[in-house]
Amino acid sequence: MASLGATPGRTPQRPAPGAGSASFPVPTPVLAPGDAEDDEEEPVEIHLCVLWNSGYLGIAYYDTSDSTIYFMPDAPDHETLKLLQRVLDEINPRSIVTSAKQDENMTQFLGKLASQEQTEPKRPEIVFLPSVDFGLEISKQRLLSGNYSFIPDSMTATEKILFLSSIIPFDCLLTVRALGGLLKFLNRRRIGVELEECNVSVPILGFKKFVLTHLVSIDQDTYSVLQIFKSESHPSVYKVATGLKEGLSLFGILNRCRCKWGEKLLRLWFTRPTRDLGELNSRLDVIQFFLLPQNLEMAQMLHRLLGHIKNVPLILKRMKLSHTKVSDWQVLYKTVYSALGLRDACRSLPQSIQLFQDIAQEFSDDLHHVASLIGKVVDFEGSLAENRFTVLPNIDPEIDEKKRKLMGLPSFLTEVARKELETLDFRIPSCSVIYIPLIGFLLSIPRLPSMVEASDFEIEGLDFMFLSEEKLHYRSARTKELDALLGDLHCEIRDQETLLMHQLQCQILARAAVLTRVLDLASRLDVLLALASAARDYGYSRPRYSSRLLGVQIQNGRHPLMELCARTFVPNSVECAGDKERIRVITGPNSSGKSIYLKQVGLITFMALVGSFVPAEEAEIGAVDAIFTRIHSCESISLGLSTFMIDLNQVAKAVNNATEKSLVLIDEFGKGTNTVDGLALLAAVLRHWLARGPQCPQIFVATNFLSLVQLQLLPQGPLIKYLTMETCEDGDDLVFFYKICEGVANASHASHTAAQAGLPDRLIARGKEVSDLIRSGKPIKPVKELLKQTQMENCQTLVDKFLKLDLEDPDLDLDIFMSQEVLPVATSIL
Ligand SMILES: Nc1ncnc2c1ncn2[C@@H]1O[C@H](COP(=O)(O)OP(=O)(O)OP(=O)(O)O)[C@@H](O)[C@H]1O
Repeated sequence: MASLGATPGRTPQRPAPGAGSASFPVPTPVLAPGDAEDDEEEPVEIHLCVLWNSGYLGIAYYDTSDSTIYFMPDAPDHETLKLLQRVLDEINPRSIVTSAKQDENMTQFLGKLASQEQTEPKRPEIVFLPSVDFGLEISKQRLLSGNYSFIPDSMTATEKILFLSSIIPFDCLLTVRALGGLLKFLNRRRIGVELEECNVSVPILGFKKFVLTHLVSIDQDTYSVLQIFKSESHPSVYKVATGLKEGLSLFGILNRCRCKWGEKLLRLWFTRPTRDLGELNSRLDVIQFFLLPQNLEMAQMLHRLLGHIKNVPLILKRMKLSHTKVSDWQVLYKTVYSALGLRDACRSLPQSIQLFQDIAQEFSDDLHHVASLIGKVVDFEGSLAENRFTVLPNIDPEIDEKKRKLMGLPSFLTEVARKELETLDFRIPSCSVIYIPLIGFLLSIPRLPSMVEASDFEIEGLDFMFLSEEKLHYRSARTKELDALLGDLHCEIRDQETLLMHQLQCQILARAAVLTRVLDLASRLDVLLALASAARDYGYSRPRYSSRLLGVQIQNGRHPLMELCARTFVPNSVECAGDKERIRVITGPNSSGKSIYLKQVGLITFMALVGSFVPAEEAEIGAVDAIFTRIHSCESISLGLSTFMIDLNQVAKAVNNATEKSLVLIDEFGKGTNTVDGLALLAAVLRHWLARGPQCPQIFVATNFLSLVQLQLLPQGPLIKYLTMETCEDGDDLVFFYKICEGVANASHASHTAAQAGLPDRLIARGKEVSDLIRSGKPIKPVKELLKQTQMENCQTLVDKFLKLDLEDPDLDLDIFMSQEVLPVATSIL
């Protein structure tokens, strides 16, 4: 119960603790220490609306995490709807909304999607709306008449149309219709405002375009086997070494972002590797700039500032719904000031770098305005103390006057209480006058031991109100006078301050556009600083791109994850020979480094296509349009498919889709079935690609099927190159150099690996024996048969012993005979 008051006793008459002191702390314009936690995890939901017509796709989706609508301008997508599938894989929507009147292709696609995902707990809900909801004119109207907080109220209707046309491509008819359908769905379902009053509309803080052109196609299997992402629940292999919280993944080691939105953007870049060379080079320019030793301090300073850029969309959404919390004001204030710090810093950096120029120019004076508004109006200390929005003095004279009255209240109330005590029964030792918001002023008297029944609480001249914590509360003539004189001061102040808060919110919401832009550019800077920091620590270098080169060329490349785990990592190169040597067949003993080599080629290529520096001395990346892999992963097992089926699915994807610009990494294909069949399949797949001549993708195949070479299953020619991992035999030991070189392995040295894995010598010897017999074409005697033979021999020995036994012999000791002669042989038989 909030109250303020004073308790004068009979003797001595001195004010109770707190009496006379102000209940409102002295207002100061300083920011309260400590950064309130703003990034509460709200469940993120994505609702997507899609239309497909005559080979074109219109997509729009709403992301509840930033209350933003994203749209993709009409894009070509063939009947297979690959582009749509890609979007779905990436954003994982909660619902997919489309027109009830749909093209057959789309109906089939959605039907397949629904049946495929039966077991998935997060299966998207497919919602069909009447086709009229997607009408072009009605959609335009819906878009133009929306209530968007980022459009200032001062804009006229015409200005609003012009403004929206600059953001939304009204000439993309499918996109406009998808946007219209999406708005209809959001308002019908009241997404995010389910519990609000009906007049509160779904908050929309912006419209943003996304494009999926120039994208490099990478499927989920590849993300998994290359360990690009790893779910957090996995045990962290080298948390100890680097203090990273993420598991062993590429994302984990590169994600040094300071703000949540930076991390989100990095994740997005990872899911959208691109061939847009302009974009890639602009990312690399920033990284390169921060890698210069003289810019290290600047990088660190910017990174520190970025740590204060918080979840602005969430705050703006709360403002829109009038749910702002005290911490939101602090967080917004710090974010805006940090953004201004970023702007000032970027103004001192070379403006030839686009990002610095954008930050310097686009972090406009609106930010100053927002910062000074908050700084001048919000009383942070007072707000924290009261846990509600309070304003600083000199903002509203009426509020100031009321607060002054409230501040003087304790000493005044002490005086009133003293007067009340004089008129009360002498047995009452003390009393106080307290103030309870909404109830008013009350006389509070301690309960006497004699006051047992409710009737004992009655005191003449006072109206009994309630008993609380052994104190009786009454209304007296004086407290009624106080009510009339001072009114419900506290509530009035609260109401007036809330009104001011709404005004302040409206002014800030009108500048939402600049705040959203801050988030966009700050997260971009954050990601690039994170990539620069990783590049500095791990010694990465800038890749080059070439649209003429087919494939990739890497000088002394490293596996970015393995190099952190291995004591010494041996770098390896990839030579690119244009339209020759399109297929590299890598053989080598088990554990000699074939898979690592394959994966490092994939990872270096991927990193370059994300716009990161790469773990190599030099790397030149050609026009890569896709990365396909067939590499075994534990995750695949969870799909419930047999290993061989997974193998086939992945290879089929590559065979059906890879172009001459694709990179295909195949490790141990065919192992999941009978050796001969597996070998034949592998040879058939490679022959298929060879037949395409110069159209053959750039393929790296690691295999233990030495017969592929020994039996000459592949034709000779310039398209094939054989590589192997360098080793040398040192007595019984096999030494691995992990160095790739031209040639073919002569043996798998499986026994060596088996010994390293700790298999008993007996088993290894038998393995070798069988393997030699197979190679020499001799029959293999089963171990059981061998055993039988010795057993028979032992039985014969026993029988002989018994036959020779002379029972008449006086020296015969049967105990000794049994224990020393019979038992050892009998045991070996059993
Ligand atoms: N370049 C390298 N530098 C240092 N160590 C390496 C290198 N490449 C591989 N290794 C080490 O060798 C181990 C085995 O590597 P990898 O799995 O690539 O062998 P592999 O030839 O594919 O084996 P298998 O044929 O049995 O699948 C790795 O776990 C790593 O410890």
